[in-house]
Amino acid sequence: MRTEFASHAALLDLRHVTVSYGRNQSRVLDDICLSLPPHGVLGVVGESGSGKTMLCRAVMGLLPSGFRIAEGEIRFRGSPIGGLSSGQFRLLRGSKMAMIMQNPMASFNPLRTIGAHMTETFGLHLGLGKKEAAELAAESLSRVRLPRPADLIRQYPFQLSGGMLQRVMIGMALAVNPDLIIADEPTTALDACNRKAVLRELQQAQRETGAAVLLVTHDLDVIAEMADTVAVMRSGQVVETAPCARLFDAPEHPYTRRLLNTRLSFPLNSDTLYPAGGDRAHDSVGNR
Ligand SMILES: Nc1ncnc2c1ncn2[C@@H]1O[C@H](COP(=O)(O)OP(=O)(O)OP(=O)(O)O)[C@@H](O)[C@H]1O
Repeated sequence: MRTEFASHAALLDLRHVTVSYGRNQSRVLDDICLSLPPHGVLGVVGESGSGKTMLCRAVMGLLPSGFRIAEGEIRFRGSPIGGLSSGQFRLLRGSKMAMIMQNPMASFNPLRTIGAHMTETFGLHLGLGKKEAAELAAESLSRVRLPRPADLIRQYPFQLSGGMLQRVMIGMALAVNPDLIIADEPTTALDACNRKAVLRELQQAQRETGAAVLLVTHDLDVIAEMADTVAVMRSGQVVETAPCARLFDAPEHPYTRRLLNTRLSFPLNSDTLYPAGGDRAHDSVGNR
């Protein structure tokens, strides 16, 4: 049995979403039903390759070529978004949805300064002129407690640490006041110190803006700290969805129990979940 949340008044609502690719139409997401209310934090966990990133990409309209939503519907703020053009998706992503991705360095053009990235985003999505956009850029960097914003704006991405770049991204996300922040492994590439700082900024951002957050992470401690609701994914399916405290206290699905037992803060994979050839057949998807 799969637990589904009531979808009325959801900000983001996935209804039986299946994503397939290739000639064989292999399913990377299979009949996903998830719902995220306004201001909520939905944590998504699961072993490597279980489909967490594909889920984020499907929501953002960024599925790689060859992949498509074969069945089901994704609704955002009450409207289906599956049929939006790439231009409409681009506008949505910069204004109502903001993204914080796993590898911050890859999200920035190495040839452009931090300030150029920020002013362009604010010009495009907030309609600000150059001067106002530059002021907002400095303000946004201060808001995420980055030191010396006036200097940072003139620097290039490679001059900042991964943690600082993640905080720049959170600052940019905050500035456009999105309804939804999609954070795909926002702390995975960072050292422990930066991880804490980024997590703190993300929490702060969520509280200040009231944005809902779709948070993908391997780090169960991060989930425990931030998520209201947790969805556990395995092999492209959601095997269990539950309020965070209940999931940690009384996991129902055997796979969730196994996942919680590992309580690891690095990528989960078959070796860590099934040590010494443990039998995965016992917790097949759908069984509890
Ligand atoms: N570009 C691609 N081409 C073909 N298959 C892909 C591609 N990207 C991902 N996949 C497959 O889609 C499935 C879901 O991958 P996805 O990246 O969503 O997993 P994940 O749970 O985010 O993993 P991780 O935790 O390692 O990031 C996997 O089987 C993966 O091999």
